[in-house]
Amino acid sequence: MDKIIVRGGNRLKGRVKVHGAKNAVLPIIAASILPSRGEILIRDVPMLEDVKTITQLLHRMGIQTELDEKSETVRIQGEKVEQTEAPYDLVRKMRASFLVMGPLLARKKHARIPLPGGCAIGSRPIDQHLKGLEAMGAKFNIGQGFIEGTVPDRLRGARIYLDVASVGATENIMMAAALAEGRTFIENAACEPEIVDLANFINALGGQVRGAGTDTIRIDGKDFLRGTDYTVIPDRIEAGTYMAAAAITRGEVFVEGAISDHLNPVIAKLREMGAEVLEGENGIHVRADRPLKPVDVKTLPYPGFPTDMQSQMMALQLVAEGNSMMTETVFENRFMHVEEMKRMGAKMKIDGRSVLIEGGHPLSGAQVKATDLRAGAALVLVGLVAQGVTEVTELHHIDRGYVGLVEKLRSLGADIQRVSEEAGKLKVQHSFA
Ligand SMILES: CC(=O)N[C@H]1[C@@H](OP(=O)(O)OP(=O)(O)OC[C@H]2O[C@@H](n3ccc(=O)[nH]c3=O)[C@H](O)[C@@H]2O)O[C@H](CO)[C@@H](O)[C@@H]1O
Ligand SMILES: C=C(OP(=O)(O)O)C(=O)O
Repeated sequence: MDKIIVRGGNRLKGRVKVHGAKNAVLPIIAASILPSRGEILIRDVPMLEDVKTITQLLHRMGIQTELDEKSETVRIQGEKVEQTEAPYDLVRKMRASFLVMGPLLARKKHARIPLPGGCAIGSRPIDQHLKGLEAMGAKFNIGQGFIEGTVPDRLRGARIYLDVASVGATENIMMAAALAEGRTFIENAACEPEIVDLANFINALGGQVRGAGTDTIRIDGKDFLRGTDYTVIPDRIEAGTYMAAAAITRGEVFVEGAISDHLNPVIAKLREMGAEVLEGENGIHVRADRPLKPVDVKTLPYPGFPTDMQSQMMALQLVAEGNSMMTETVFENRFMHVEEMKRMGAKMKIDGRSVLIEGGHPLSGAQVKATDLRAGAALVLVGLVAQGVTEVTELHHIDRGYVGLVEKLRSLGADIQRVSEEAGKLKVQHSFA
């Protein structure tokens, strides 16, 4: 069993570079099913477990894929798609697998995908994905744990209003519409930067998507799409996590590659807490040399405060001098880390969708487990300031979303290592140069 061992107390100082965005690259790889001509080269691909899983998924469909860890690229050649059924062993690892539904229906008129189950942060329904694809002419059948979609003729453009501005539903519909006949409008669409990145990618394939980043997206379907060379945007959540690491340790860190336009709510909250945040062209500089002030935070769809930064922000609220409130409005069950944080001395009380956080109490190292990917990162953040040693387990969650978390934090001066326990012996790992 792997674990991260962190000894609290070091101020972080230096420069850290963010990788490409997980939540942008996953739909981009799914959209790579769409083109029937030419090769796709995707650059700045973070070599995460999720990326490996979705690439394998395409590979199992008979699509040529080549993932090169060294150059951080993925090459995809989808002239032939031989298989339209997604295997359970891959889909169960990652909810984003459902993003292949739209592209498969558009390209092959058929897809059979295991139903994505509930997960650590909530039930995560797919009704809005299905509603949009049905409006375009797809038919769905559910049975034996699978959802099977068929398109009798060809998908056709439609006007689709989403009841919730779902990121995944917007992406699935946008991808399907790119090869549909005619024009599609997605209203109440999600506006996240990853949606804009996917739209830019589809346009680079020869598609026609307009309005991404606003709540109405217009897609004119094409008869075919072709390959391209595309670079993924930097990961705003990874960037935000290192900004939080700087602030919590009262350190000074330049987060290279972070785009401040994507991080406005996080920057605003860090400033309210008293941290100094300088927005540069090539990144964001964070310095905190005074005790942090308490703040209230509510997660919302973009451009609101991101739910994927909720637990990391709670780590900061724990060290602030006074009471703060965190309200989660996006997912109904994203407070699993609260119990783990309490094991480190945190004083927190869940009240429905909010948590009252009494900041400023002493925190002490403990054995804790990552309950989801961001929760894992948040526990590491608390470990950076807790007295003594913290051990974080269930690292498969963290590996879904952070490339070289331990190595990057260590390069900033953290006393942290990752070890694997084999036959009772601890072995230090060096996974990232
Ligand atoms: C791979 C990826 O990009 N994951 C991100 C994506 O997840 P994901 O795309 O799964 O999140 P959604 O935006 O779809 O979910 C937002 C809310 O909409 C609800 N909903 C969603 C779909 C649906 O058909 N019906 C429905 O009711 C969900 O239960 C949730 O309450 O956006 C989330 C919200 O920013 C992020 O936390 C995830 O990191
Ligand atoms: C919840 C997240 O991802 P996913 O949607 O892939 O579970 C996340 O990135 O924090």
